[in-house]
Amino acid sequence: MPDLNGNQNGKKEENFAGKKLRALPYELLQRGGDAVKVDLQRNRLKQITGITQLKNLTELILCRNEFTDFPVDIRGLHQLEKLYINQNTIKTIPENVFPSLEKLRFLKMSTNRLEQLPQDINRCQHLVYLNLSNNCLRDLDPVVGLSNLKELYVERNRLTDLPELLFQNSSLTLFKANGNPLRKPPQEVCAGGLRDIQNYFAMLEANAPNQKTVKTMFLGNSMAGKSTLCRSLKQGCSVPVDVDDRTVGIEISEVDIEGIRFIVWDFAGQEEYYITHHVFITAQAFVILAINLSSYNMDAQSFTENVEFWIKNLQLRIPDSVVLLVGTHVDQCTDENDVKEKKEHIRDQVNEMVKTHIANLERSKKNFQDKEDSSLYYDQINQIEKLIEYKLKVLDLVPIDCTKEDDIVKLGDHIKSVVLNTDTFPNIDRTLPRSYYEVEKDIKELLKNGDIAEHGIVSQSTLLCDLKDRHITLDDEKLKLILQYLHRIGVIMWYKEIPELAGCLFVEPPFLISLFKAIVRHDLVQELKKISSAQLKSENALAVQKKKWINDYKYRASLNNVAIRILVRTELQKKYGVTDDDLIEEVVGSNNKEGSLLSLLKYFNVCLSTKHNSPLNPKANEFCPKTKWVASNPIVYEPDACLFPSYLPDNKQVEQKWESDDPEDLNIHVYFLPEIPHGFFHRLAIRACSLYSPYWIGKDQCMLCCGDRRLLLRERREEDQFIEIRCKENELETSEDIQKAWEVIKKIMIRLNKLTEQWQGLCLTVHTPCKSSDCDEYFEWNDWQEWLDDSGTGKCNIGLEEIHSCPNGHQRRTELLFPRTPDAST
Ligand SMILES: Nc1nc2c(ncn2[C@@H]2O[C@H](COP(=O)(O)OP(=O)(O)OP(=O)(O)O)[C@@H](O)[C@H]2O)c(=O)[nH]1
Repeated sequence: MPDLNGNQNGKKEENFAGKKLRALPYELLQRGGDAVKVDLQRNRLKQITGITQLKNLTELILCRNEFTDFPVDIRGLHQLEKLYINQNTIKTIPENVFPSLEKLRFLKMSTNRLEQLPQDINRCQHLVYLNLSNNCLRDLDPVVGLSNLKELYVERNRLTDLPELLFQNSSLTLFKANGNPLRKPPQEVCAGGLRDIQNYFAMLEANAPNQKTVKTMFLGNSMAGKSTLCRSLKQGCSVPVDVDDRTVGIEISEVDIEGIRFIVWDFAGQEEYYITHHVFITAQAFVILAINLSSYNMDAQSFTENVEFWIKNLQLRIPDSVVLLVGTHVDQCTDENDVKEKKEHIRDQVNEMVKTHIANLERSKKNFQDKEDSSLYYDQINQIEKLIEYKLKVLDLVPIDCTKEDDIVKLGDHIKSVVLNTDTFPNIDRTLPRSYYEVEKDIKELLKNGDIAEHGIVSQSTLLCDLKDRHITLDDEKLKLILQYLHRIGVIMWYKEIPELAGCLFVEPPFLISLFKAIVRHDLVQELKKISSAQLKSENALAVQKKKWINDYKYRASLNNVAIRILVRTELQKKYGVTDDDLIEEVVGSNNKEGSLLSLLKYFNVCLSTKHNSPLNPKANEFCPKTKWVASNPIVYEPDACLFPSYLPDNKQVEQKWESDDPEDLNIHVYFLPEIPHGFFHRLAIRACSLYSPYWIGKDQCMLCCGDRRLLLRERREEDQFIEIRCKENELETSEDIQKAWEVIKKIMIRLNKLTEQWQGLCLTVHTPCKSSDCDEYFEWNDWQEWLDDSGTGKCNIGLEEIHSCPNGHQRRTELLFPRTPDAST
């Protein structure tokens, strides 16, 4: 049991967190000789003179202070086992510190400004955990030789090459290196984890070639000329694209231009498809944004629709991408002057837009810095600084006539020079073992020879057998990791993480995309109307049902599964001539089994299975933290309908069920900077609703039930954009009720946080608004991420006091504003 000073098991712990200290407090130095743990986080320390008096210290917490230099006094703490010095601004660490820390097992130095590590860090032979994420490191060599190291985090640094020796005979069990401009091994290999990295190095030949690879995406509105550009550039001459042959979904192909490999994605312009795009968009991309100049009016609306929408989305998703603007249809513009004026208009507007974006970020950063206790906001400031650093590059517009061969050739040359410019593309090289290229080539051959059917769906075991025949040196594990790599770069698709699809590969991705397009499309109502009586009969459906499907889709955004089956079956037969019943059933599903296509759409949070007319289930199991929760509707496939929330017209149903807000509801606001990404809310709603089964979704609101507790998610797109999460006040009588409600909110927040990982250009902050009516004040909640991280060492410190007052003096019980942490309740 802890005593009054919070001391556990007779060990002395000193807590000086959040006291605005600039030096170690006298009383600590006076009586601290016995202290084994000292918590000094969230202060203003720049140095810790005198710390060596705490000779018995085993754990020291110095995170969120103002250190710019590593406090070398730590050298004298020979018993130190755990050191937290994350969230400071330390640039360098001198030599001769770590050899003295012989017992150090745990070192957290993430979120600093470290450019290099001292060579002697590898003398800390007891180190088991090392976190160096969010720094500016270019080299990990000093870490080689830490033979007991189990967990190593180096995310978001500047690493290009990882030392092979780090992975040989090491004890590492966890290694995370996301967000580095990696070339050897490429990011897509690292994403697979330690075994993949080890296998990569094992396969890598001494003279393995470097290959220049650029992921190229054609974006732009419908009819802008993307497909024409894409196909013409591939063939080096003008290729006309018939209007009926427009891209629906995404086309993927590959071009080799003078040794540079372009993996090309031609996205359809219709906004409906945008919801599926997230699957394919990855970091460091080259984007060709096509703008139809002939229909471009030099006004705000035209700019917003044709340019701003796309650039804003890129800023959120891939903030380090390079965008080349290509103005098409110049032959249909009035004259050269018209083209010139439009080009200048777009350039000026883009410059303005980029400037405003940076200015907004700078303003938010200053807001945090000006706060009285700015060290509390270290995470937010750091994140904003990263966003400011990104600087999406928008290159000058190239006007062309896609029907003219000359223009196409010139554009091709221009693209080459852009890509080869190392200032614009510093990291396009990647080093791969030869077998990676060979396996990719073999798959293409298998397809070409007809060993794999034209639609490209093949079982994992068949493909592995075929590939093993060709590569006797590669075992299953190595082949699988190559296949996963090919999935990550988008050449094939293998959704290993979806249990029903783990055994199935799609080696012809456009096929899969064309299936997506059969149901996720802007003209779906027309497609439903086209369903013939023969098609209805084949599914034992009646014409009256067809009418209902159309109305349900129009007014409730729900699409009956039978209709889905008919649409997809038609697509399979029409486009690919597929008549194989087993395959069709596998893709479209049957009355009692979900097809692979629906599994995919659900996985991408595009839709959600619904039992159409199911009422609120009063018997829904209550969700209790830390106990196994069983869904009240057992998870069986219910062959009824799918809800596509992005097509929902209003919030009527949700509003009816929720009734009204009460100021005393538990209520938090998650702010999105610079804005809530397009489609984010519905994807979050789908994720939340798959957790809690009775739910209602609307245009920008969603209500779900957990036991008899009602929760509301609401998107607010006012000047500041945020998502509100509320829990009804009248369902919160006891502290236990309140705590349980926080646990449900936590589950949703974990999903929200995970979803934001797909948007690198986002910064989130969380507030709890003051509950008194007419009060605009709010409580900032800066350690919400630590609350979400169960394994984290940080606690939700905010809940330590019983009562909180807003700056206007309105008081509330803390548990109604923030969750109480276990610490706070002891
Ligand atoms: N005259 C002229 N026609 C063009 C030009 N560029 C494209 N087109 C035509 O415009 C039409 C639309 O072009 P696409 O390449 O299909 O446009 P897209 O952007 O791929 O359109 P979606 O598939 O709807 O996204 C086609 O008929 C093209 O032949 C151009 O520069 N001049």
